[in-house]
Amino acid sequence: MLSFGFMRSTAIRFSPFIINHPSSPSSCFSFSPKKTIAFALRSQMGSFTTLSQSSSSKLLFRQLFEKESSTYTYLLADFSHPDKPALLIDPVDKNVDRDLSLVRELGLKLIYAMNTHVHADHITGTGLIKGKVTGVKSVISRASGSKADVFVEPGDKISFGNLFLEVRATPGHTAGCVTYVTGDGPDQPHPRMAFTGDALLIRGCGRTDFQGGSSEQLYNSVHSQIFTLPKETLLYPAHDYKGFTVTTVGEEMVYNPRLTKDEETFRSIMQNLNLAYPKMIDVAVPANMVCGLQDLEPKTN
Ligand SMILES: N[C@@H](CCC(=O)N[C@@H](CSS)C(=O)NCC(=O)O)C(=O)O
Repeated sequence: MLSFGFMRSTAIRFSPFIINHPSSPSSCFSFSPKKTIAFALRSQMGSFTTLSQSSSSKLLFRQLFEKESSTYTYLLADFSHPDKPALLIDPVDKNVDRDLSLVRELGLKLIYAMNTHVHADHITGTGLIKGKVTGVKSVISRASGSKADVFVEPGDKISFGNLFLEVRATPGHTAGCVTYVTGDGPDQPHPRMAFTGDALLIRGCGRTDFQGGSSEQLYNSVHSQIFTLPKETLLYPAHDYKGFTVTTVGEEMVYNPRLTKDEETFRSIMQNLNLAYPKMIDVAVPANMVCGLQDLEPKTN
């Protein structure tokens, strides 16, 4: 098991917060605070977030959207730590400037730019971010076969301040897909939050028809690594095509139209999706195998 600068504090507990996404007002939800001081922040991309903080709060969380590929990027930071260490999950090249200006505006110190997998529909922003912010490390699973500064494996912990993410292998959409789950413990966010990449989408799942995909793997990894999390765990996918923003383990175990079926039915559903290949696949996959820095790679001929 690998742990990156892992530290724990038992004195500080996660606080409740309220998120309101502009594309889906109905997705506004809250965690009942014990003792809250509410304040509001308006970010420059037009999304409005209200954050209620208690004296024990620490996680800053933002869900950011890239509309061409319907990709979600997630910003997480330990806001109680003096350095405000932060990480981005699944940044998109086109929105790197937006995301970094938010990081700057909030006074965060970005330490990791991470991917859940090698994306086929857009180019990752991790390479661009590394070129713009000194000291940021790119992170991806070792099983992805992609280049990065840090390769994670199942069971690894990625620390940012006193918070951490746990790595779970969720292959099937691609062989190297992982889900990043907030830590388990009294000083970690409650409910837990899982960033599922394309393994589990809201009322759906990632396709399994290219890049080493396998419906058998997807079915088994979601059931063993995501559906075993507490039912209230919040699930945040890398994409949504219908305007949804978040779901829970309990909700998907009941309402997911694919993953609630038996394995044979699931396989048949996946074989008959008949989705067109992502428009950018031929550009995106080679670029993402080198962290989105394809133009800087030395040419071999
Ligand atoms: N039309 C889009 C690609 C849409 C697509 O294939 N999405 C993937 C995730 S991105 S590789 C997927 O797994 N979809 C599952 C589903 O059920 O929609 C494009 O051209 O980029």
